[in-house]
Amino acid sequence: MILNRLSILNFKNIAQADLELSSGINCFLGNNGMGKTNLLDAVYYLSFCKSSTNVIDSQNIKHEENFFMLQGYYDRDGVPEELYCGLKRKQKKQFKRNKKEYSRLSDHIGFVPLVLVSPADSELIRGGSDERRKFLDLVISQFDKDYLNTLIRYNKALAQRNALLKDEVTEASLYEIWEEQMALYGLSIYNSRKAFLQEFIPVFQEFYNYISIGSEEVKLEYTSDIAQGDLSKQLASVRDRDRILGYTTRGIHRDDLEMRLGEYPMKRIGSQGQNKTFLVALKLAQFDFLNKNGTTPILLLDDIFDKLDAHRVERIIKLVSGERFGQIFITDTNRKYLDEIIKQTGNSYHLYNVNNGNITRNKEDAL
Ligand SMILES: Nc1ncnc2c1ncn2[C@@H]1O[C@H](COP(=O)(O)OP(=O)(O)OP(=O)(O)O)[C@@H](O)[C@H]1O
Repeated sequence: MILNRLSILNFKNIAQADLELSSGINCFLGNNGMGKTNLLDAVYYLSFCKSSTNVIDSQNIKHEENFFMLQGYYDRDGVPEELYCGLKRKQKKQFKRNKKEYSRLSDHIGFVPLVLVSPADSELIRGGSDERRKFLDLVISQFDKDYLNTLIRYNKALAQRNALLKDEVTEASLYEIWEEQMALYGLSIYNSRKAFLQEFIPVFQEFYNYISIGSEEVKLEYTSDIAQGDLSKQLASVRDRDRILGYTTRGIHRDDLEMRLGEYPMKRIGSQGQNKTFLVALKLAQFDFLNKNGTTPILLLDDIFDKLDAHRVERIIKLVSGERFGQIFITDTNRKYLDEIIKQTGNSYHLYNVNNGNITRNKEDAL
C-alpha cells in the first residue's frame, strides 16, 4: 500500500498541505508541538475513519475553522485508489472511496492496512485490560471482516443482560436469551483471538529478542473466562451475584493479554526503555501479521527512539532501513537518527521540515 499524495485542509494545526510522498521512507523533522504527530494522524484517519488521539471528531478541525478535509491518493497493489474525508462542524462526516460515499464506515476498516507506533501506545502496558482488548480488536478486524460484526453482536447481548441486571429482573428465561447469544458470539471471538495470538506471540518475541539483542525474556499470555468452559453456564451461575453488582462479571469483555518480563508484570517492573522495546516489538509483529494478507501495510513511526539506548536504536534503524517494510512515515525532533536511516536505506526517501503546521520538503533529499 502506497500513499502517493496527501492533501490536508484545516486538520488540527495543519492549515494546508499538499504532499507528494516517497514510496519508501518519509521523514518528518520538527520541534515539539509543530504538527508531526498531527500529520501522521491525518494518514491514520484515512485508514481508520477516525483520529488515533481525539475521540471527539470536531476537535480535529483546526481552531476557528469550520471544517477539515483529507484526501489521499493511493496505489493499492497496482490499483489507484482515492480516499476523501470531510467533516463540517455539527454535521456528519463524509467518507468516500473513489468519490462514492461509504454507507458504513466499518466497511472501510482494513482496506488501507496501517500500523502506528506512537508514544501513546504506553497505555497498552500501563492501562486497563480494555486497552489490550482494543489492540486485539483493531488488529483482528483489519483482516477478519466478520470479527467486528460478531463483536458488535456480543456487545449488544451484553448490554441487554446488563439492563436486566440493573432493573433487578429475576426471571431466568429473560436472561437465558442474552446469555446464549453472549456464549455463541463470545466463543467465536475467543477462538479468533486465540488463533491470532498463537501466530502473533512468536513473531513478537522474535522482534523483542532482535531489538534487545536477546538480553531479556518477555511473555504474552491470553486470559479469558471462556478458557474455563461454556460461557452460558458460567453466566447462569453468577447471575445472582451480578444482579447485586449491577453488571456482568464473566465474558470476553473481560479478556486480557498479560504482559510479562521474566515472571513479573511488565507494567510493574519494566524500565522505560524495556517498555518502549515491548511496544515497538508488539507493533512490528502487528505489521508482520497484517502483511500476510498480501497488501503491505503503511508504517507510521512517531517519536520511536525516545528512551532507547544506542544498541536498541541501532537495531531499529537496521530494521527500518531494510527491505522488510513498505512505505514508512517517521518523525523525530532531531536529524541524528533520521540521517542514519537515510544513510543506511537502499530505498527512496523524502525529508520534510514541520514548523507550526507548515510542512515543507527539504530539497537536499533530491540531491
Ligand atoms: N484542532 C486544533 N487546531 C489547531 N491546533 C491544534 C488542534 N489540535 C492540536 N493542535 C496543536 O497541534 C500541536 C501539537 O502538534 P503535534 O502533536 O503534531 O506536535 P509534534 O510535532 O508531534 O510534537 P512532539 O515532538 O512534541 O511530539 C499543539 O500545538 C496543539 O495546540
